[in-house]
Amino acid sequence: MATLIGERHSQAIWRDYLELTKPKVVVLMLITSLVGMFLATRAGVPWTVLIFGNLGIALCAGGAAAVNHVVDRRIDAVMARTHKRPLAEGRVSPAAALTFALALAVAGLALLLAFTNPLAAWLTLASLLGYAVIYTGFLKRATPQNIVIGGLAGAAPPLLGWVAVTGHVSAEPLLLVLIIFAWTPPHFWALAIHRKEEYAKADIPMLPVTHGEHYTKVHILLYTCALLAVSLMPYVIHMSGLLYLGCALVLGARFLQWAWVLYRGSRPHAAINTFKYSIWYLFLLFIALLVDHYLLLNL
Ligand code: HEM
Ligand SMILES: CC(C)=CCC/C(C)=C/CC/C(C)=C/COP(=O)(O)OP(=O)(O)O
Repeated sequence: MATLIGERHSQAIWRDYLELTKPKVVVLMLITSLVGMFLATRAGVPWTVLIFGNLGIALCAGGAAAVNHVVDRRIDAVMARTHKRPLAEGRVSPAAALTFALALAVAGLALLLAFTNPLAAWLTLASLLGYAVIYTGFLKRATPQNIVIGGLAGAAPPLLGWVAVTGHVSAEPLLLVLIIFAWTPPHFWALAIHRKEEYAKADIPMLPVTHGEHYTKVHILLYTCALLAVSLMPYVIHMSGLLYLGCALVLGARFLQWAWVLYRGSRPHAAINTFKYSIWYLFLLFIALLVDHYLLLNL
């Protein structure tokens, strides 16, 4: 009986630490870094870079997410969406979470230095600090443009993957970063409209709180148009072929339709549905990039 209770307890602790790393967000980031790696080369990606490079990026992203839980623990406790988080409820102490974050970041950087190259490691460190320190520590409470500027850190993984393989920055991965950069505002502001009251209660200056829902919906629409245009660029610069172009058009048209529905206020739950669609959009767009890449190679 005592061992059974002990096992449940250790499972609960394990789950709390996993939650600190925002695992679902990191998995989608890993898909984008994997695509960055595969698109970087016509030959195969060395398996050490594939495994340890992505593991390194994931550990650093998870470490940054754990710092976010520490810094935001008081506002997380105020919002319904986040009040059950391990630090908000006091199940994990700030000191333990920071130690965990530091261990993840050090392990991640060590893997990147050992199995990829210094540039990949330093760019990953810059993304980590961009999210954990610049966005979480300053921008989030300072300006409604917080997620636009902070979005750069979350958009970095395709570049990190590319650089892990090649050792240098080039135009193609920057285009992939630009796609995620343009995607972040519709992704987040749709959720922020849905959760507007909570952000107001926590005194966080998210765009729907500071400038109202109408203004935010107009900006979601504008960024979605920009996203659709930017998402066609891989075809324009001959980085991707017709399969990708077709997918980008179909996926982008659907995103634009959701943004329009949200703007018009013609359907209930449009904000949360736009948010959910944004995640499917990014996932499918990057899968399309990958499939297209291998089709082009085999033609
Ligand atoms: C500064 C940029 C970003 C902001 C402010 C942001 C914000 C958020 C927020 C607040 C949630 C939580 C929704 C919830 O708990 O119900 C969320 C969920 C999510 N985000 Fe983002 N996000 C950003 C960038 C990204 C990036 C770059 C990716 C992946 C490439 C991503 C992928 C996801 C995924 C997969 C979820 C769903 C997680 C779940 O269901 O637990 N986000 N985002
Ligand atoms: C090394 C590397 C690639 C770093 C990127 C790190 C990373 C996990 C970025 C995630 C972006 C994100 C989920 C922002 C939401 O934070 P929030 O505090 O506004 O949302 P919350 O209220 O759900 O915590």
